[in-house]
Amino acid sequence: MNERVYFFDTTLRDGEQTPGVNLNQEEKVEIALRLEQLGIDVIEAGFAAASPGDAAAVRAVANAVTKPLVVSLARANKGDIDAVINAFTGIENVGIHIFIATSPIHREKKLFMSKEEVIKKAVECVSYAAQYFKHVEFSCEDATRTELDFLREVAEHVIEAGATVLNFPDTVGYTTPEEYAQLFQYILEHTKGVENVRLSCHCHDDLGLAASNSIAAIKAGALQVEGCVNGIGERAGNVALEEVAALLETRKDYYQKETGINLTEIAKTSKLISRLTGVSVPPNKAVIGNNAFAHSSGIHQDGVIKDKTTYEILKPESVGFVETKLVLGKLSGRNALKKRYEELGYSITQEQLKEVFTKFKELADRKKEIFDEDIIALLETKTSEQTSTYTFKDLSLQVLANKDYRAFVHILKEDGSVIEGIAEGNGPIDAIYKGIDQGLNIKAELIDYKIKSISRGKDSIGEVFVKIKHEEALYQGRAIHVDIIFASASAYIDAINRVVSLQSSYASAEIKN
Ligand SMILES: CC(=O)SCCNC(=O)CCNC(=O)[C@H](O)C(C)(C)COP(=O)(O)OP(=O)(O)OC[C@H]1O[C@@H](n2cnc3c(N)ncnc32)[C@H](O)[C@@H]1OP(=O)(O)O
Ligand SMILES: CC(C)C(=O)C(=O)O
Repeated sequence: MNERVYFFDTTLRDGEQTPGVNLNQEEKVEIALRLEQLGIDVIEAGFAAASPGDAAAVRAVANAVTKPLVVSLARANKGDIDAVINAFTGIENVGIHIFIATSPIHREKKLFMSKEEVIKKAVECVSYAAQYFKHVEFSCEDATRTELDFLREVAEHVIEAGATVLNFPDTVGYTTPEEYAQLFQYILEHTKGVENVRLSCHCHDDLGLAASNSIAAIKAGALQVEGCVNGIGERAGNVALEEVAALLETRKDYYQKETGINLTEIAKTSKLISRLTGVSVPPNKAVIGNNAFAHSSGIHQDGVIKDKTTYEILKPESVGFVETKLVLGKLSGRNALKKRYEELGYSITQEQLKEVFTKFKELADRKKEIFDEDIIALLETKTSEQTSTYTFKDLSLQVLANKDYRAFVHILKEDGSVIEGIAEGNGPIDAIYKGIDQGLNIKAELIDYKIKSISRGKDSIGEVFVKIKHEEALYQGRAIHVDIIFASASAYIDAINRVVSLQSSYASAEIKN
């Protein structure tokens, strides 16, 4: 039978210590209710002595949830403990979390207390709190910079005084996985009465080791893990609880632990906390980042299309995400492009795919992200260009002294020759269109010109529609490109191609007649 690891969430206390975060009572209750859905065992709702508002919020959270135990933090002094007793008066399923620093640095430089004084204070406070609460957690703040034998001594005293959970926080994110595991092994092997308490780990991420340290503690015998959803918290934050939960589930083969966490609630919980705290989740964040289940390179996309397990160790839906994302971009391959077309309802042949893929790569070189609208436009443009007599090649523009423009336009003819048109106009588009007329020796009147962006972002594709009049008949043209000048010239040439194609069909009809 696998051992059960308890999840202690301190998003509402240590998470609120994130610079700039301030949660009001309603927000705390909303988060707590979501943490309950997530399957959190213990919710640290705040620090009752910090302010009357926090005391009221701690009480409101305890009244709102039914399953999790709710605790409030307190320093090792009677005033802080009384604030917790008052906040929880008349409420069941609540507890207290008392802490005092044990490390020489904190004893000497912050508390100005000797080892004996620290122990005396800890014992007095735990005994007092144990008269009011069945659940008394005691934390040795800065445990990882504390002498091991002093930690053991403190532990034995507070166990005797009535503590039910003993926490050894890595308050400043200083420890390493090996060292943290040794701390727990030492306490488990040498502390009198340790079998009567639950050992807990609490890690900060100052050196990026919060998850590794927490999991090392669990492997060494800690049965409770403390942290915050999204890894928020003081300085570099606390361990992200969703990472520990996903790790214990994904590697159950190795860790052999059970948890009460409903993994499918993770995405919802993370989003709510991000919204209410205003702390956004980095896209590359493990488990919950927007890119956690997004694949952007051709070889990975091909593997995922064939079988998701090639590049996914976690199913996105198992942590509440909707689906795996294949992000199309310059590193994508044909298989991913074809799959996206199929998902969008287009069935394309290998031949079509080959042609559109070249255009896709050209576009991807110019654009950061390719959206569905872009690839649909690529496919549709391909079809219209198949009948082209003329194709826009390139152009250059000069601004003249009188602010008019001069355009040099190069047009590719079906037979491979290049035609140059030069003209001046009172704006870039006017000059380009006159240059095209001049080069192709055609007289057309621009009746309408519309431009719109097809997808999102500054590098979005522009789509240009033109309507021209030639010998009393109207023709329309359309083109897309990330460069709107390019799209404008191509759309005009598209309309002229329709003039030419109509003229040549008249000519062949006349020959037949
Ligand atoms: C590792 C952690 O995350 S611990 C939790 C940190 N969270 C917070 O501090 C948020 C809430 N804090 C607050 O609102 C305020 O700091 C209060 C209300 C608790 C205390 O405010 P003040 O009385 O003005 O004290 P202040 O914050 O300036 O200094 C802290 C005092 O507590 C003492 N202290 C610190 N930790 C403890 C402890 N565990 N047990 C007893 N005393 C402690 C300090 O030595 C200092 O005492 P001093 O005033 O005699 O020098
Ligand atoms: C109060 C304790 C548990 C704490 O937050 C820390 O040491 O980081």
